[in-house]
Amino acid sequence: MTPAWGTRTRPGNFTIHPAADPVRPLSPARDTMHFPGILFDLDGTLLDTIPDLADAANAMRQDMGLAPLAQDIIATYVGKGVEQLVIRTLGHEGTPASVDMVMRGLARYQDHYRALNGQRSRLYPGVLAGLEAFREQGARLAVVTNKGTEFAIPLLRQMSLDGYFDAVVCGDTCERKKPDPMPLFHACDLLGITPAQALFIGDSINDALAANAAGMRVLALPYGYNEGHPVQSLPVDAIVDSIVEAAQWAADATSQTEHA
Ligand SMILES: O=C(O)COP(=O)(O)O
Ligand SMILES: [Mg+2]
Repeated sequence: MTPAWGTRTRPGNFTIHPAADPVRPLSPARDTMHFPGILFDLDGTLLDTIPDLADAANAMRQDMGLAPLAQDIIATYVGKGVEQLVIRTLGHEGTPASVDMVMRGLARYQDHYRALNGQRSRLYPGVLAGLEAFREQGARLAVVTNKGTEFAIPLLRQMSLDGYFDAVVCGDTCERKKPDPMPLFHACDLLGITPAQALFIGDSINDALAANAAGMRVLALPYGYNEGHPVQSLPVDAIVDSIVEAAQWAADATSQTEHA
C-alpha cells in the first residue's frame, strides 16, 4: 500500500495526498525544549469515546450471538486500531476468533460504529482551554490517531475540534499504526517540523512507544484507556492531569531551556 497523508487544506476540508519519505533524524536534539508542533492522540486523550466504541462492539457481539461485555472490559481492548478491537472483543471468552468471524465482525462493527460515532462521546475537561493555550504559544497542532479516517474526521467536526488542527493522521493514513513511529513522522512532515521539535500527548502505551521511537518528548494523561494498565508504568516524560496542564508543562520546559 502506498503511504498516504491526511492534511487539512482549509478549515473543515481534509484531503489525502501521496507521502514523501518520512523524516528520520538519527540523533534528535533532546536537550532543545521548544515545541513548535504538538501532536495529540484522539481516543482517551481529547475525547472520551468509550461509550460509543463499547456500544458498537456490543452490538457486533449481539449480531454474532455473543453476550454484551462491560464498558470497562472493552476499554482494555482499545488502542491498537479497529482490527485489534474486533479481534480482542470476539476473543474475550478465550477462544481466538477465526479469520471469517473477524471479517464478519469487522463489517458489523463498522456498520454499528458509523451510526453511533459521536453520540455519547464527550470532550475531556480542559481540552478546549488547553488547545487554545498551545495555540497562544504559537504551536501548530496535529492529531495522530489509530482511529480510521472515516470515523475520526467526522467526529472531530462534530465536536467542533477540526478548526484547531493543521494536520490529521489517522489509523489508515500510513502503512503502519502506532506504536510504530511512522504516523508521527508523517504528522511532523505535514507540520513542517522535525520529530525533535514535537511534543506528543497521549493516553496509552502505543503513544509512548511511538513517541520514544520517533525521538519525541511525550506526556501521558491518566484518564484515558491504556489497555487497562496504569499510566504510571509508561515510558513518558511526565504525567499531566489535563491538556491545560500539558500546555503549562510545555511553556515551563521551554522557559527553563531558554534560561539554562
Ligand atoms: O482506535 C484506537 O484503537 C485508538 O485510537 P487513538 O489512537 O486515538 O487512541
Ligand atoms: Mg488513545
